[in-house]
Amino acid sequence: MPPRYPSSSSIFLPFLYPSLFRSASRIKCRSTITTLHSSSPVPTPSETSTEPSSSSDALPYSRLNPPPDEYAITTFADKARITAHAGGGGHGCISFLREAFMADGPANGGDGGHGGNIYIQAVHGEASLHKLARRRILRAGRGKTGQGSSRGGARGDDVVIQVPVGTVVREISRIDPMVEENLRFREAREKEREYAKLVRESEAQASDAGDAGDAIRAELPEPPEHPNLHKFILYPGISHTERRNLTLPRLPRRERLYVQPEGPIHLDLSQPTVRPILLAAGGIGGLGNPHFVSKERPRPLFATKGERAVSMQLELELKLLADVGLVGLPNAGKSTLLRALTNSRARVGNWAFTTLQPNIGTVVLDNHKGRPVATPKPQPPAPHAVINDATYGSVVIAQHEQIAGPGPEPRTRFTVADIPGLIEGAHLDRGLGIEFLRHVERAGVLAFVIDLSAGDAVDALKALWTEVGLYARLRDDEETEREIGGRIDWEGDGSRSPGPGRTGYGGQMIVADLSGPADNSEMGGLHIAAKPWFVVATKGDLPSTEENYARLKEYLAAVTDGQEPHPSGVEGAWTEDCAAIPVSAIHGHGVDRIIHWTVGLLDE
Ligand SMILES: Nc1nc2c(ncn2[C@@H]2O[C@H](COP(=O)(O)OP(=O)(O)OP(=O)(O)O)[C@@H](O)[C@H]2O)c(=O)[nH]1
Ligand SMILES: [Mg+2]
Repeated sequence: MPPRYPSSSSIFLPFLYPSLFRSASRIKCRSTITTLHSSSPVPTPSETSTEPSSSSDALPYSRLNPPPDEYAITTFADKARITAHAGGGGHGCISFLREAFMADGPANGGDGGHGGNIYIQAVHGEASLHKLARRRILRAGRGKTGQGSSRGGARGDDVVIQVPVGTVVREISRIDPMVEENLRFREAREKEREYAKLVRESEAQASDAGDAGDAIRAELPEPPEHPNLHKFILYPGISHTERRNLTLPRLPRRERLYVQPEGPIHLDLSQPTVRPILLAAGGIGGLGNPHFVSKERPRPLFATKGERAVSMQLELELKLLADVGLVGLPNAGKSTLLRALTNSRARVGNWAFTTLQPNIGTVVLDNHKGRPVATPKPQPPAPHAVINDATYGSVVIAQHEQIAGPGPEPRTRFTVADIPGLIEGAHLDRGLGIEFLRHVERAGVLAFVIDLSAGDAVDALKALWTEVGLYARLRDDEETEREIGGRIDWEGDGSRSPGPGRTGYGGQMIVADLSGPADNSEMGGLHIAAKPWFVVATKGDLPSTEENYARLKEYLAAVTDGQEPHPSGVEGAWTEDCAAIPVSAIHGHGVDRIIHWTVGLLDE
């Protein structure tokens, strides 16, 4: 396998010694720029994108051009695999009233408490799965055992797994004691039947044999245990003979307060869940000995055990729910743009892969006044209007004219996700891979951040769309595979009960009706390519970026007119109004245009 990161020290050193690197990078960066401008032709994005390419080192430090060590660390995990054990029920109690002058008091054993349940709830305020990823095993409380004097056991504590909104929960496997129990019961009944047959046969032989019949009867093996014996707790002082002669009653039918959801569970928690969703129900508590009192059995020497509970392995995957997803090559300026748009303190550095995990920022449109600010969708600037001055971005958002926003709830803010950079071949696990694209998969709008100073912008855009398209196709294939997997059932292993319309063959794979596969309209990555998108042409303050921008503009106009295909090559993709907005994020120029354009696309 190729190394995950380039081994060059220029990539690693900054992470280790940012301050040392800063001075070194200035020299290196300057020399790179000189070579780019003097000798070489326009380099391709893949050649230059991972190299420091901007002149940001020459600029004084500011919020938008921070030193490499000025950033906020957020602990983040977007995947977690956990095992959740619901609580078992507490055992019932065998006890009798003891009082002065009452030698044989009535049975008064309390019932066991029910086991705790496992729930899941999506809440705002949680942003990562790292706590769950670290904990790995979650256990709900066990029900307490019942006690004498008819005192019932306490209920086990429930566990509510709180996850961020946007988490997808998939059940991988489950151990359901009820299924095991049923199998065991069936086996025990089978043994009982065989024994009864044996007894009948030996009886017949014994009666034929006359006097020798007793010897035949004595040869009979020990009778099998009662099929439900393991569900009872017997009085500790019970003798072996008492135990053998014990006639256990039928177990009473119990009402279940919580019904265990059928597996496999698949939840897409894209909305906050007001009431927690039940994943695994706790076992019900055992019954105390008073439940088995009858005329024939006034002093029952047994109670029932608490039920064992379900445990399941779950896979959690977080897909951040941002309104806008920033997609770009490494070092394109995504994090700087996020800082310019929001109050984020994402790490910025003049090297590739500064960002190693997604950052989310919120763009506040109303300046925290609670009143929406919305402006009509602006036209993108003219092709020649490449920013080299402070024309753009000089308008403070809160100073805009306030007009009523669209819809019943006008937009006052939106969120932006900045993900690690993509490189060509990311789908082959180059760079940091395409794993992080899942965080922009659900974004309403995609913003392709393209460094105008790093080679041909059109090529860079096509390369990015190719990777996004490949990712989308991979996801579609995964989804189809999962769906087919969900229709296959291994019968005879006791893991699942046969569904309607399925016939059971011991240990055979049964594929349920596959005639109607998943909706084909989503095939071929359209679910991402159908999203509205635009290009943020950044680093417009650097020299010689005008022509690059003009070419990009021309290309996008051709895509909008239908003369050029969508850069991903996906048929039916969104090409309504493909715009390129030139910005200089490091100076905060052009940022308000992005905000207005995005609001327009989001509210479309
Ligand atoms: N001149 C100039 N430099 C910029 C601009 N935007 C970003 N930069 C510089 O470009 C370099 C990379 O910026 P980042 O924001 O870290 O880029 P990124 O796309 O987040 O990079 P990765 O996280 O590695 O993918 C930094 O040195 C920034 O200061 C800009 O508009 N103009
Ligand atoms: Mg970054």
